[in-house]
Amino acid sequence: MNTIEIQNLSKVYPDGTKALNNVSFNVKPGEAVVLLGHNGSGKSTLFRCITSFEKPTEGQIKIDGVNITKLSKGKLRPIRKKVGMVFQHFNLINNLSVFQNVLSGAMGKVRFAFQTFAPLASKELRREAMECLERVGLSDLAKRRADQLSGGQQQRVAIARMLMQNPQVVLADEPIASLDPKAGREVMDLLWEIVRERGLTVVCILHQMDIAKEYGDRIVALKSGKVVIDDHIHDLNDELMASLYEKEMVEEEDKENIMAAVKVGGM
Ligand SMILES: Nc1ncnc2c1ncn2[C@@H]1O[C@H](COP(=O)(O)OP(=O)(O)OP(=O)(O)O)[C@@H](O)[C@H]1O
Repeated sequence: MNTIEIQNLSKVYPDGTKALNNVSFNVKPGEAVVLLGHNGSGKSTLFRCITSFEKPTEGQIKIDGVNITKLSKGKLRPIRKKVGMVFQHFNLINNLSVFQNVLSGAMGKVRFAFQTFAPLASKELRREAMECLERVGLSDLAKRRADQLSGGQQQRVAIARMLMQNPQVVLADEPIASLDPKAGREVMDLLWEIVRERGLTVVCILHQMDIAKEYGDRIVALKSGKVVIDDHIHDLNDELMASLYEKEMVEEEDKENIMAAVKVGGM
């Protein structure tokens, strides 16, 4: 299964900001959907709703047919186990080893958290963690502290940690936004190789349109909290795509003009 169904989702924050407005789209098993939109369009709010860090005001999110919006923490746990996450800032534990970070991905598989602590973890889990590290090409660095790796390497460790979870669904929030273009591409290639070989369902927030077109099966784009594009990669309308970031470009120009005026004014 591994479907994600978003139905009529709206989110109004307590201060009245309407971040999502009747958002609906489905992600089929094994499909990779890239979520695009300019700053403030609602991508992170949607991501936080899908990952249950935020409760929507209205609507449903179904993962594998289960509506997660109304579930208690206990009932959410088995669903969360199926969902692997990759974040912009890697979210590793910096002062622990690469190996320990990967092992911590097995948290959902054990009864007590201490069973993922390297000296106490089972032989089987330790072997799995090494295999995950091998898959991302970092087994040589298993003993290194996480904060002594490059950004690209840290993101690969985060991917290995996610693999340790055996997820069926991957949610990635700007996974390459903190990386230089070369490292970013390497991480996208690796992540996509892995999700394709395992047939995982993906929702990935990206900012770069060219990368989105290259990797996604479908693009869903938000503008002011509404879905304005939901098209297969081969059916994209270039004009509509270009209009997505118009506001951002105008805002950037406005900022530059203001800065220039401030300089001329000698402030
Ligand atoms: N906790 C919050 N309380 C009130 N308003 C919020 C909150 N979080 C986000 N918003 C607002 O909701 C809207 C959508 O924000 P969101 O962060 O989801 O957009 P985004 O597309 O992820 O932007 P970015 O690309 O800059 O991360 C924005 O107007 C934002 O200011």
